[in-house]
Amino acid sequence: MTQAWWENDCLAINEKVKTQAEERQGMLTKPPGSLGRLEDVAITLASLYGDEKPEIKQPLITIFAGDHGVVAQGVSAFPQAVTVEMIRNFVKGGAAISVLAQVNDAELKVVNCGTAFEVDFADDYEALIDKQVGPGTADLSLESAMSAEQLTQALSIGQQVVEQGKKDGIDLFIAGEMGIGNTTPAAALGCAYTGQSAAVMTGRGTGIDDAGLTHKIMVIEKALARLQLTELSAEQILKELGGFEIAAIVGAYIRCAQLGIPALVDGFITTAAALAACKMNPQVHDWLLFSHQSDEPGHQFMLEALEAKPLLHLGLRLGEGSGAATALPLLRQACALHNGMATFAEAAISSASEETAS
Ligand SMILES: Cc1cc2ncn([C@H]3O[C@H](COP(=O)(O)O)[C@@H](O)[C@H]3O)c2cc1C
Ligand SMILES: O=C(O)c1cccnc1
Repeated sequence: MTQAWWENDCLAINEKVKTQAEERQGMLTKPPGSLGRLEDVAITLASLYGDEKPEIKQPLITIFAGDHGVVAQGVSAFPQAVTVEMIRNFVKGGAAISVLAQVNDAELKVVNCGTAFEVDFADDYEALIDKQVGPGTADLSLESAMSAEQLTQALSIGQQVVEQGKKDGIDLFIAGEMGIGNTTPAAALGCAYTGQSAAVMTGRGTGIDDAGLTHKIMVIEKALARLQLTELSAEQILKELGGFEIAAIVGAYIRCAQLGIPALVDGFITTAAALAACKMNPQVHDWLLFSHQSDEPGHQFMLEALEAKPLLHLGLRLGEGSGAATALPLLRQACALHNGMATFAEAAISSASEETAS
């Protein structure tokens, strides 16, 4: 059997440049380690770019949108129509991520991966890409969320977006998502990939009440109970419990790692996609940076499973790529410090004395 594209090797990180970047951090005019995580970020980016002086010049933010059959179970505080309504808001500039993309000088694209209501493309927005796989997934609490063909199609949406990005010269990829109900498939995937219970992994999403939360946990338990998880591959789990936009993000993360583009992961839903991507191709992990910890309580368990230490913890629980976009200036500042600070020798500053330096 031939290997699927997502199983192909990812680019190796540049260990030589990593060592050089570590050495440079030790020479800059500051006590060693005093810039904390910013030092790690610069070293990581240097090793990924293979460039001792890393820089983020052309970030791309892509929102993947999709609808979910499971909303029929009453798992969201908002109606399904909001998915398509928000697509319009993204391209018109009114959404949180639209503002964050602009203030961070990042390109924003929106991809419709499969929505239940018609997206009006009459305005011919350049940023809007139509890749409708179907009018939303099937209800994952009752049956497979998607067919094997739909999974392949959805994965290839992300693959194609990243390949186009590579041609355009992007050097950082941020995936955002929009899909009413998508904290339910994300939590279900989180359970399946980490082994945590639905009670631990499930949160309020857009703001359901206590009764809604109890019901949402039950819906996810029902979805998990219809599967023999130990007998399923990572991609079969994604097909059973995922969403079109989630699978597209999985495809995007994998292709980023294969093409050597770092991806900055956002919140709960994109981290579920990151988990799937790492299960389907473990080499992807090196290319993922984690921006923030969402207030959706299950997020920390997904992050732990990925051994990820996110940069920020701001109480965000929006998605759309908003947490990743908020962390982008930190990445840029980490690079600027790494590249622009003087070394002890350049600034003629005495370094730590032999006796006291540890
Ligand atoms: C106006 C609005 C904008 C959003 N932007 C992101 N989400 C977020 O909320 C949804 C997931 O939560 P749940 O599973 O509870 O439906 C996703 O669309 C996610 O991106 C939004 C939700 C709403 C209502
Ligand atoms: O963290 C997220 O991505 C998130 C949390 C709640 C609702 N939508 C998205």
